[in-house]
Amino acid sequence: MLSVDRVWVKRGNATALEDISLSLLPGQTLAVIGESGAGKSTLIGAILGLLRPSKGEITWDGGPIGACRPALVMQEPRAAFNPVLPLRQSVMEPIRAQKARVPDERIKRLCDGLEIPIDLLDRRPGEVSIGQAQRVGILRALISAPPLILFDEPLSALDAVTQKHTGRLISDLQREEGFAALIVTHDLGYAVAHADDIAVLKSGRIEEVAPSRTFALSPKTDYCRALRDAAIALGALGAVG
Ligand SMILES: Nc1ncnc2c1ncn2[C@@H]1O[C@H](COP(=O)(O)OP(=O)(O)OP(=O)(O)O)[C@@H](O)[C@H]1O
Repeated sequence: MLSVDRVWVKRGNATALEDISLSLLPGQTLAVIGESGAGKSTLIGAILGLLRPSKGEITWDGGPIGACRPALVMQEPRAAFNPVLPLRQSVMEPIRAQKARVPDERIKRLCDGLEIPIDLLDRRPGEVSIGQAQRVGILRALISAPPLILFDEPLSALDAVTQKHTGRLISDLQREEGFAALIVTHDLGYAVAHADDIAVLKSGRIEEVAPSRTFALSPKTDYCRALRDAAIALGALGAVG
């Protein structure tokens, strides 16, 4: 289990995260929502071990978070890969780094699940669509079977239809593979459809954490009500109620 326990993180002289506590169980999805500057990237950086909390601690199953080697799916899919290498080499990099082996069968099954034709991996990042690159980014995160995957606005570069489709693929693979997923998103509709819990960050603090359906039906603070109402007005929350 991921445990973020009373964590404070400074960036420069300012406090970017203030007394954040969150938990996330294997197989579950936590969506983190917040406006620009709320601290979402800082939270991801702290969980990845790139930013050190000034107070509090982040653990996996009670031990150091680094031991679970969380994987990251970045927002800009094509920028996430070395532009001159075939995608296959970038995908296999985490495996090489861990000196591990992945059976061809697993690669094929993941490619099938993510609807990636195997020969697509012979191309360079500039030779595939954004949606394809995003799915290959998810493949790279999944390939070494990490127990925790962090998705930093994974669908924002995709059109609405591809977003929906890729969101469903992630949920299906999560059911099969059992990883815990923390997804940073601006899209409350996506969070309600795919996440078990929603955490709203505002100015470095947690505004509210709740099961996603409870959040959609009855947000507790004015800020969260405004977020929910805006999503309804955009038609992003049509199915709730
Ligand atoms: N390298 C840095 N040095 C100093 N302050 C920083 C640095 N990076 C971010 N900050 C500040 O930390 C706070 C949180 O920023 P963060 O990038 O985590 O927000 P965010 O929610 O991810 O925003 P966005 O949605 O725009 O990516 C902001 O006030 C930001 O200005």
